[in-house]
Amino acid sequence: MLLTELLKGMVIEEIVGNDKINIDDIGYDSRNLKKNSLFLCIKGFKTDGHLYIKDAIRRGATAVMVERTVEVEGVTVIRVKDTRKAMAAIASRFYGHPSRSLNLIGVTGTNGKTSTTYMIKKILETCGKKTGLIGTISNWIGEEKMDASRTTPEALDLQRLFKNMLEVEADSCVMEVSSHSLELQRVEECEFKVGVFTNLTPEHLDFHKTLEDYRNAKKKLFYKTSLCNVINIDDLDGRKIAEEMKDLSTPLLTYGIREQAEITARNIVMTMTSVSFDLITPKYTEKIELNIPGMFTVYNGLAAIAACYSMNIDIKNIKKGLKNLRGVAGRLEAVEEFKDFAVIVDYAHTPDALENVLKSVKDFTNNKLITVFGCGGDRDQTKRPVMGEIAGIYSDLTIITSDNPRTEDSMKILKMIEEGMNKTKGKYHVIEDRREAIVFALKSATKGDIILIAGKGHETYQIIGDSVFEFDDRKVALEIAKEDGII
Ligand SMILES: CC(=O)N[C@H]1[C@@H](OP(=O)(O)OP(=O)(O)OC[C@H]2O[C@@H](n3ccc(=O)[nH]c3=O)[C@H](O)[C@@H]2O)O[C@H](CO)[C@@H](O)[C@@H]1O[C@H](C)C(=O)N[C@@H](C)C(=O)N[C@H](CCC(=O)O)C(=O)O
Ligand SMILES: Nc1ncnc2c1ncn2[C@@H]1O[C@H](COP(=O)(O)OP(=O)(O)OP(=O)(O)O)[C@@H](O)[C@H]1O
Ligand SMILES: N[C@H](CCC[C@H](N)C(=O)O)C(=O)O
Ligand SMILES: [Mg+2]
Repeated sequence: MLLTELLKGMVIEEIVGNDKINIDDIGYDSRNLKKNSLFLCIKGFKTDGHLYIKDAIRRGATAVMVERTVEVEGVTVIRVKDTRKAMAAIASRFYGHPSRSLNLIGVTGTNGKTSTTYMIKKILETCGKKTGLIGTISNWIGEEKMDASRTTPEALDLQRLFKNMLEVEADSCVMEVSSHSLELQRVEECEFKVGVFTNLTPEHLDFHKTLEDYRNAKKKLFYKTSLCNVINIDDLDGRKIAEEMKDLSTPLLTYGIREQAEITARNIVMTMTSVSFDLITPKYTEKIELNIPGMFTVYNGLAAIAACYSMNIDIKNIKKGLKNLRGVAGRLEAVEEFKDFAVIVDYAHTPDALENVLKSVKDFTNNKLITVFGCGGDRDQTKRPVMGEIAGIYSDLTIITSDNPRTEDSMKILKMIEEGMNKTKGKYHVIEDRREAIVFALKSATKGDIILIAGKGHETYQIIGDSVFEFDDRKVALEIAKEDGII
């Protein structure tokens, strides 16, 4: 594509050099640029893309987009005010504005995004609609599963994924929209049909600084939608957002159980492996069954139902899709092989998620509830003592251990969790090594117990320092049990 074509309509501060050149590719990382490409220099949190212009030129960049004046020769230099924002516009144009041709559904909120997106995908597929998915566990283009390194990819990668979805004739895409992505303009050029809000509780305060900032970031999604905004009004922030959305031209659809919502559930029945309820909507009442446990599954189910209802999906397909979904990896996932006691792996990594999952699991514990968990390093520190306190309140025994310590001293993280734990009468041990912590939990378990291993869910690695080691809670629990003759 001609560079002039790519830049059409953009506010450019200065162009130095030839703008009639052909651009074959675009990139924001000098380490993987192709020939005849445009390199977008992003000022980051760790380093600054402007420092890698020479590297970029050596690898094939013939144009660079910058935010500040730079001294370079032999390439076209385009200066704009904000390269992150420009990246979203350029990426969308480069790939032919793919989000316009997709039925795009965005799900935001602190907890439940991944779970809700899988439910929506299953319902849409039940209707015969080819559906892409973008989120924490993996990205899906049709039947092809691809690794995901973040919940919501950079604008460039995101637009490329949409384009790839259209190439396999996908009709819809359901994606998680993280607060980081809304703040860092990754979804700037996405044209959403439906936006879903699950809930908001403290998280990512390292990045957003205040809850108000965090809420405002999430809220941005609902100004980018055209068909419907689906909001959980049992959530206090959801209620506030719904109030603010009332005057928007995009219709609002509310869901909830406690409040007077348009989409609601009554007669909720929960078992160790499932939930069922009577769904009440303005048009019909139907019985819904899901083979996933937990009260939060009712909420995620209502969110998915409301999103599909707003798209006029037939209730038969909604029911069938939800009934056929076999759980989501690492979300209340039972390690099946255990007989005397249950071992459950869950991705709860926020105070609210941990409290919800512990409450749900406690209802089904015939004996002790043993919790193994930690908190990630280089992330929000305020949640650590709060999660310690929650674990202490609901568990009969807690093993505080490492999550992904990243570059932090893991013992320092565990100490912060312990501070909260010590506010309770909870019995606990601190075992830094996660494998050893799981060994201890398994050895402490007796008939009727439940062991909840929380925080890492589907993750198949552990990040210690800058190194990534293989580690999968589900596999590790099984390995230990086999070694010790437990199963
Ligand atoms: C806080 C945050 O989101 N950071 C993201 C951001 O990093 P950054 O802006 O600090 O980038 P940087 O590392 O300083 O580098 C600046 C620029 O120089 C470039 N560079 C760097 C080195 C080099 O040799 N050549 C080069 O060109 C980089 O590609 C980048 O464009 O841009 C980088 C490049 O796209 C991302 O990799 C990085 O995500 C990091 C890995 C991250 O951990 N992000 C997490 C916090 C995140 O985004 N999480 C959310 C929410 C999760 C949830 O709740 O579900 C998510 O959506 O995943
Ligand atoms: N609606 C909900 N409300 C509260 N907690 C929930 C809800 N849904 C799921 N959880 C808990 O949160 C954990 C993470 O769920 P899920 O992966 O669906 O959320 P997410 O919003 O995608 O998280 P992330 O921010 O990491 O992408 C689950 O393992 C469960 O413990
Ligand atoms: N999406 C979350 C995942 C946290 C998972 C936990 N295992 C950790 O590493 O902190 C984040 O990026 O903060
Ligand atoms: Mg997620």
